[in-house]
Amino acid sequence: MTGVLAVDAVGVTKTYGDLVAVDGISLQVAQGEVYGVLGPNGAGKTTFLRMLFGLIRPDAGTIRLFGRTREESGTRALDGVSGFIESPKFYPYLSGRKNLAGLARLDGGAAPGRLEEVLGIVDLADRAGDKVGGYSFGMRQRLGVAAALLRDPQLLVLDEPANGLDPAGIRDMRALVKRLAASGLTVLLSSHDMTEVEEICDNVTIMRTGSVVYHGGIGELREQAPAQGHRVSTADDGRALELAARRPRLEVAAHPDGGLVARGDQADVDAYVTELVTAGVTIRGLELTEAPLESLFFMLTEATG
Ligand SMILES: Nc1ncnc2c1ncn2[C@@H]1O[C@H](COP(=O)(O)OP(=O)(O)OP(=O)(O)O)[C@@H](O)[C@H]1O
Repeated sequence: MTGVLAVDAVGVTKTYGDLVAVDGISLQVAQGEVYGVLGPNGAGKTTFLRMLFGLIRPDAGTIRLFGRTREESGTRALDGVSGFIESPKFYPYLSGRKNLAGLARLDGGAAPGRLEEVLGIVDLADRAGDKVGGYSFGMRQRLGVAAALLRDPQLLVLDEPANGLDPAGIRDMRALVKRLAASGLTVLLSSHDMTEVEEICDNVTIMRTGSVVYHGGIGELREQAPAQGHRVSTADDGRALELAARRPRLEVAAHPDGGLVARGDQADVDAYVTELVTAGVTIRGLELTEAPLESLFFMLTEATG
């Protein structure tokens, strides 16, 4: 099966009445990669993943998973594919282990020892006997990954796995995805967090209102990102803008929430700030704006028109 794409989606479209939730999306995920589908709320990520799992039918386009389509292969199209859409659900009054055992039974049984193995992979071996009702949200998400791993999939599909987690939960979930990827599993995940996708994905499709606004490697995306911005609050923005106009290598613009944003090399920003002080323009605040890739994400997904 090597060489066959894990996911090959071509021209996939889904409409709800007048709303085009997913508009002709094509994306290819090679085996062994971690692929991100990134977009703000409502971009169409979950709808796309639902179509991938055959939970809803596309109005147009084809989806092949390891070369198989739903139309040709029926439920066999999902062989080797596992994951969760939105948050996984468990019986709160049963332990993590019993929940997994129940799921394994429904699925025709898991390989001997697999249940304990997946609990170990997701770092829940110590808490597997505790009731799920007492789990943190992050633990429940990891149990969801364990449930998906029971089938020993080749492709793991995760819908915003770190959504709603606290910082420790986010860290643990990202570490888990990285471990799984390092073990050779192909992972397709959706996210609305550029930092997360940058940290764990090889390639990304960025969506905005159903359409693709970027498609490619994280490295190429980084190259397109603007320079790091510095938010400069001054007592005289008009004068500060005048002084900025004489610095062609620096891009300075008004920030929508007040003050200015200066973008350019660190040395140019430093020189500009020094000049403001020398010229008697009081600086009331200086802070980094969002990271360059995050700025690019907002530029791509909030553009009007
Ligand atoms: N069953 C449905 N009926 C009508 N509209 C729907 C349905 N499912 C999704 N939509 C709409 O399709 C669009 C895409 O929704 P979707 O849930 O796929 O976005 P998303 O990128 O996953 O966002 P979120 O992060 O908020 O889940 C939204 O405008 C949503 O309201």
